[in-house]
Amino acid sequence: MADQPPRTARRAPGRVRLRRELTTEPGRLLCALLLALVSTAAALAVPLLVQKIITDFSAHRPLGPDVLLMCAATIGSALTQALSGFLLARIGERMTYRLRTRIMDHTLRLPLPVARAQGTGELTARITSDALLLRQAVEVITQLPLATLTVAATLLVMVWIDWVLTLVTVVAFAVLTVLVLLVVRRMKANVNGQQDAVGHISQRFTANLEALTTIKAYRAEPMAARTLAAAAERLRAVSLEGARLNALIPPAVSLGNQFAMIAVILTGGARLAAGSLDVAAFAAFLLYLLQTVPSIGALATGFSRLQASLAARDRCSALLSLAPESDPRDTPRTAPTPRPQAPSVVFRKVSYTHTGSDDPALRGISFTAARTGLTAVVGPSGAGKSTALSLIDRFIRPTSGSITVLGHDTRHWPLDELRARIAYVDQAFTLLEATARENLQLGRERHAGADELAAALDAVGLTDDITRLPQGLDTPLGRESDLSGGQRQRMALARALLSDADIVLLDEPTSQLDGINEHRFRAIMEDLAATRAVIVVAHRLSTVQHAHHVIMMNRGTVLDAGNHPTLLERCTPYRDLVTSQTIPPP
Ligand SMILES: Nc1ncnc2c1ncn2[C@@H]1O[C@H](COP(=O)(O)OP(=O)(O)OP(=O)(O)O)[C@@H](O)[C@H]1O
Repeated sequence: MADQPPRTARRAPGRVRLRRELTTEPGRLLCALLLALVSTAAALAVPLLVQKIITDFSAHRPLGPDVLLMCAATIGSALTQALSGFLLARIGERMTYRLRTRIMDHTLRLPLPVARAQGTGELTARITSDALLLRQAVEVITQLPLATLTVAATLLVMVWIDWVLTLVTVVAFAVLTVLVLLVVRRMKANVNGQQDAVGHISQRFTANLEALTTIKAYRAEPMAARTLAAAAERLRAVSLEGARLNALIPPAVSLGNQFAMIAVILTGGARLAAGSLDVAAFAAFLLYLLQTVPSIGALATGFSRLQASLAARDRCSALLSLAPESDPRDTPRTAPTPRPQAPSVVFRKVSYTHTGSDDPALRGISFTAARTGLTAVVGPSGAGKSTALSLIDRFIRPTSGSITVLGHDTRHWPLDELRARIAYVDQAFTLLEATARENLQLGRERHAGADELAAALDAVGLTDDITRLPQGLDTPLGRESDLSGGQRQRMALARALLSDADIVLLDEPTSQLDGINEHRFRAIMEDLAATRAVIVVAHRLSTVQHAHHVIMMNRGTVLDAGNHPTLLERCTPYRDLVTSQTIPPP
């Protein structure tokens, strides 16, 4: 299986194909349809049996068997309807599960800038409200043909009873159809608007929750509440328009039905008086007419619900059509072997402009980081240091130029393989909502033994902190139990220590460490740098003094590179940066 594409090399799943989704369980679907058909047929038999009972009653014939048959048909219809409904619900739930997992899986594989541009709330709306709207397509898509079949079958029986009354009924229903179609046409645009507004409010709400500390600290609750209320107002207005359209459907259906009823009663009355229609047939006809009412209603609401499902399908399709970050069309299938003598990372004339920005964050930068040892990237805020680090892990791709990792262009590495070679500690020292043990072992192919975990925790000085957690290493982190900023930072370092990566990227790793831990951190870096390449972005120059190689950046360019003493001597901006720090030059 060596020529199989790697796990992350996959194309965008593409459009949601409702028909294919609905027919993934053909046996169960057929069973549900057959049961629904039996239920409909049993319900259709009831008026005919009533007609027969009335005729037998008038002729003083025994009623027993027909009454029993009528009871059996009524109960059988109800039971088969319930069973069919359950089977359809099961199909619907499975379809929703598949869609949700596909959407979540695809979202996790989107390029970072694309996922960020979509927004957390918007993306969440796809697996919540949109998935629910899509789920109702299962009922609708079976409800529509069944309702059509019921109406058609009923009309046929009605023709058989009396074709004149049937003609009157069809004309009345035609009026109803025109009314309903007029409403349904406007439905889809409205549902799209509603779902956009749902996405917008989720997005706003999530963003505000993420910034809750800042909101509270600056007493910005009223301002945040106002922006949220504006989003809620937008949703209210568009939902109200939808409710207005929806509210038109039942009266349209009832108007059409009443129109049919009046027309049939008048025509039937006249034909009864003329003797061209008997009472039993007229009663049966009226029962059939009454029986079509729910089916006609189901047809009308079914069409409007279908519009909602189609709108949700389009929104999910749009997300699923976004290209994943690792596309088989531009991702190699086999991992290259690292070149033994090659540097860990080489940037050659690399430029990068963030999406939506006109100003390049990197302007043709070139630098080399050795295969082992500590490389520090320094420079004022906004120099492009984090952007450079993101390019190494291929979170983003250069606009021009090339980046080589372990002797091979990053484009020639399958993404999984590339990232397996790199440990990345971000500025937020992110921990997943998982246990401390799982957090420590993130990205490892094999589980770390107890000794390895203990050694890593000891190295970063976290042994006591983790022991104090309610369930030690097995404490779930993120909600009730959490760690301080500095502890998180050290967890992220322990994770890097435990990884098998050849390259360790650290973005501002000392910002939340106290003096003791900062000292400990330098020891860890030296330890790591003995066998691996450590590339560290740092504002604190206490770290940088011990680096083997320092890259000085400013405004998206590399101003100079060399060791600390050399740069101190020849690079004025570097000297200024050093003298602005509390750490004195050696
Ligand atoms: N997602 C983004 N979209 C648009 N522009 C961005 C984005 N991220 C960064 N930038 C811009 O790119 C430039 C480089 O940013 P970068 O974060 O790489 O700088 P830095 O040197 O790491 O800064 P700091 O030390 O403050 O973290 C900045 O001008 C910044 O405004």
